[in-house]
Amino acid sequence: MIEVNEVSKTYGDLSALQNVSWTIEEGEWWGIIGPNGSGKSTLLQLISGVDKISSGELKIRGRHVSKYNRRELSQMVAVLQQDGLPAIHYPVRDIVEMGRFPFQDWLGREQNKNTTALVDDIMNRLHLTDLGDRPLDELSGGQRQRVALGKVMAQEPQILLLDEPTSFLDIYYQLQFMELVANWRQDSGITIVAVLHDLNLAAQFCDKLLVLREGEVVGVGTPDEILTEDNIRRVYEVDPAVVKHPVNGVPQILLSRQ
Ligand SMILES: Nc1ncnc2c1ncn2[C@@H]1O[C@H](COP(=O)(O)OP(=O)(O)OP(=O)(O)O)[C@@H](O)[C@H]1O
Repeated sequence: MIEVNEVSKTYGDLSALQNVSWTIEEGEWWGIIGPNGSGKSTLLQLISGVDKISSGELKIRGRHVSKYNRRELSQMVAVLQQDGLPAIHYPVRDIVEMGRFPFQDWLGREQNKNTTALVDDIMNRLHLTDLGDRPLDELSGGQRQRVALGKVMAQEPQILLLDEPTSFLDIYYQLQFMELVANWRQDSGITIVAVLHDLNLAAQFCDKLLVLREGEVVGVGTPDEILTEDNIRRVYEVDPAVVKHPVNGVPQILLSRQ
């Protein structure tokens, strides 16, 4: 579904990504991990079409990303960042409805779609119904990130790009957010690429991980294959213990003081 072939990205003299090759199949949930500055967000921006590749090829569904216009891309790809929405004084339900913009004509009309039912369903799934009339700037960070998720769900994309979506959330809301995304994926078959700093969350939710270091791919595989003590030591320069989660067996990282 997404083919990244020998892609490089430079900003002036700075090389942010070098010869990255990667294939994402329909319906997969990938995590991109790696240290600060390794090129994770850059790679996500190239896939979303926000930024342009310097060399190589990047295709979605067989077509170069640069050949899609903005409307076509936003009907297919949705992006959610760590602080998904600015704290504006606007009702929650209206913000979720804004997710339909890519499908509306210039009068805000949409053909062949019961938008009200779609938005009702999303509000219900994300436990937002009771908050519908509340202005966004009066909500907590965790509630705001749920509204941001609602807006991208209303967009009904085929590809969801998440850039550290849980960074500002406490552990309750981190888990809640990831479970809501997982449920959405189960129902819709959406393809997900998530930049995650939390390796334990990545191990719990992602099918596969891509590891970047200094703009290069240094690992591709399942969480079991990637999250080993040796790999983490090599990429992050820390000395962790990796244990199996007692309930589901996925690798979990315990940090030790140096
Ligand atoms: N718009 C830009 N202009 C110039 N340099 C940039 C730009 N965006 C990113 N970079 C540089 O590219 C490199 C990769 O940055 P990027 O944000 O992709 O890393 P990252 O892995 O997402 O980092 P972090 O984990 O800290 O968010 C960094 O050296 C960064 O300074």
